[in-house]
Amino acid sequence: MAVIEVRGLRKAYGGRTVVDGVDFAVEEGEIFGILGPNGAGKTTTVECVEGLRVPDSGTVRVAGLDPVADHDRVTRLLGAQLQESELQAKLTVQEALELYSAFYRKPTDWRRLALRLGLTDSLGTRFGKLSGGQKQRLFIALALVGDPRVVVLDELTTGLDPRSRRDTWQLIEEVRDSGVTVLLVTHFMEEAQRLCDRVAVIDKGRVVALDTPVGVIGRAASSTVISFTPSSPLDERELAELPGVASVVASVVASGQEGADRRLVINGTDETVTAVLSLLARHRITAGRLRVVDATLDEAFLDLTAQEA
Ligand SMILES: Nc1ncnc2c1ncn2[C@@H]1O[C@H](COP(=O)(O)OP(=O)(O)OP(=O)(O)O)[C@@H](O)[C@H]1O
Repeated sequence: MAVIEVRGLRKAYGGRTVVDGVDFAVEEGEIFGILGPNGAGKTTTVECVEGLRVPDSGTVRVAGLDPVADHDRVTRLLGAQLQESELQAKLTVQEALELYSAFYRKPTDWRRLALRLGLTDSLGTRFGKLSGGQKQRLFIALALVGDPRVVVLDELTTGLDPRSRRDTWQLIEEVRDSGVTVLLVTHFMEEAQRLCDRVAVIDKGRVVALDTPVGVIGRAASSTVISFTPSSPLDERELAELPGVASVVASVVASGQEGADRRLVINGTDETVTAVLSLLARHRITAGRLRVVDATLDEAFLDLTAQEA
């Protein structure tokens, strides 16, 4: 069942459209990612879901409710991560948890939440003295204190070191495993690939891909990268005409005894791999240091968001 439904969402600021007909639905129990370059309209979209912005047109539903018209009920269902500047530096972790619990009619037990999120030892620490990772734990705790069905996390791991980022990913997985649906806005492809069940890639206010991370990679022009050093010269135009080829790039690498080696890098699909290998066999050329790797979500993202540039 879809717990969040966004249909034909549009929003303009001062006559400039920044969200231009966005459609997606988030199923209960998913980690759903919203990806996109800076200024793509991600935050505006999730703020419409949270009821913090009023759409110009289109519909947004959270568990069947309108986040603007039914704001109070939606606030009880939906936990949103706070921005750092919204907490006072002098507030302790315990005070913050107690304060935010008081906003809800049926808050969850904050002590259990603190234990689950590894905050018990820092209950007496002031917000201003917490490390980046501890602050993020606290933001997750505050988003969960109202016992929500859905939690919205916007750029949660920005600024964290790789260790804290991985710890935060584990926490997000635990939140989902406890039955909460997660809507995650992120710039990090690795994060989306690792955590999200499905992602919507937004570019210039429109959804350019909506699929599982693996599906998005497969949908991009090149899902496979093939590289090798041919044993004798090979016509790049012949390679460019093979099925599924998105690009062929030749570069001169370290020179051996017989002069410079040309390394060829071909972006294509699974089909391209077979075609390249048969072409090489026909010309009796061997492929030195042959590598075939799957493109990452990073490459797919660049591909998808470059198409309209
Ligand atoms: N209140 C506002 N008034 C005017 N313009 C705004 C307002 N909020 C956002 N914008 C503009 O709308 C566009 C989309 O912003 P938004 O924050 O939704 O994008 P984003 O995808 O979340 O970007 P980022 O990844 O940089 O946070 C940007 O060009 C931004 O400058």
